[in-house]
Amino acid sequence: MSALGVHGLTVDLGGRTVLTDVDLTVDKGELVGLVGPNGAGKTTLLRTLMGLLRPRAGQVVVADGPVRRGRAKLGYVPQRHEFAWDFPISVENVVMTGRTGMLGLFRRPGVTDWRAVAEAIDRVRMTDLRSRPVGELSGGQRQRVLLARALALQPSVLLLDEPFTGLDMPTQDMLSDLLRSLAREAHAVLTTTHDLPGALHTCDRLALLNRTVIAAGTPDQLRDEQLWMDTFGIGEHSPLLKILKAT
Ligand SMILES: Nc1ncnc2c1ncn2[C@@H]1O[C@H](COP(=O)(O)OP(=O)(O)OP(=O)(O)O)[C@@H](O)[C@H]1O
Repeated sequence: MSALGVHGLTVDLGGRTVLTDVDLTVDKGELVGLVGPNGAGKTTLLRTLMGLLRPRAGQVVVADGPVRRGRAKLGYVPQRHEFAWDFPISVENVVMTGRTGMLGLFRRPGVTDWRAVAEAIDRVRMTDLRSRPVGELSGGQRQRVLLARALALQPSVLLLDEPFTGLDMPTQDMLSDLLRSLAREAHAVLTTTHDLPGALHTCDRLALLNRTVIAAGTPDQLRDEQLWMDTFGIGEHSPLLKILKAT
């Protein structure tokens, strides 16, 4: 049983078909990288999984049930620039907003909520900074706050949109380690990324997306250069293929 299954998903935006017949699964314990060129539909796919966009056709299945029943099991980490960092709010209050959707309008956070928030902050190693206003944090620290915000919901599936963008190498490595260990702790993790060497090195499987899934498999199963040429629309002399050979 897959933790997340996408079957025949087709999505239209602004009168154009952006995703066609997308099939993808992510199993419990797996870290899957979603890679493709700009405009391939990676963010659209994540937003559709989260129910922010309605597909024209297809199905999303979470833990063997329809997504509308399983959405509470999905934790979403948006791109960093989508968050209002200049709002005067502390790390732990931002992480609590990951749970406020569950609380309802009139219930104040209780002991269980604050415990889940503290565990999530601890999991991303931000406990020392929990009272710090988020506007004072570095890019890597902000990325960890957004991850903790998703973890506060105690999801079984984590969806991350370009978490590595703009991070230096040591911070990227730290985040890769964190995502790998979250997968090993029984989460199913799907992350978009433009960092191909990082994805080849870190992910259990990759899905090559360009409006549809062109191929999916372990990095070793995706050695065929033609798959990458088709996905990225590149020629045989592209530096991207050199990266692939060198990895
Ligand atoms: N609100 C919208 N209305 C119409 N078209 C949209 C909308 N949002 C995105 N698109 C189009 O959908 C396509 C897929 O966009 P999407 O942002 O999902 O790609 P992406 O793979 O995440 O790209 P990137 O790597 O640049 O972030 C693009 O052609 C984009 O122009």
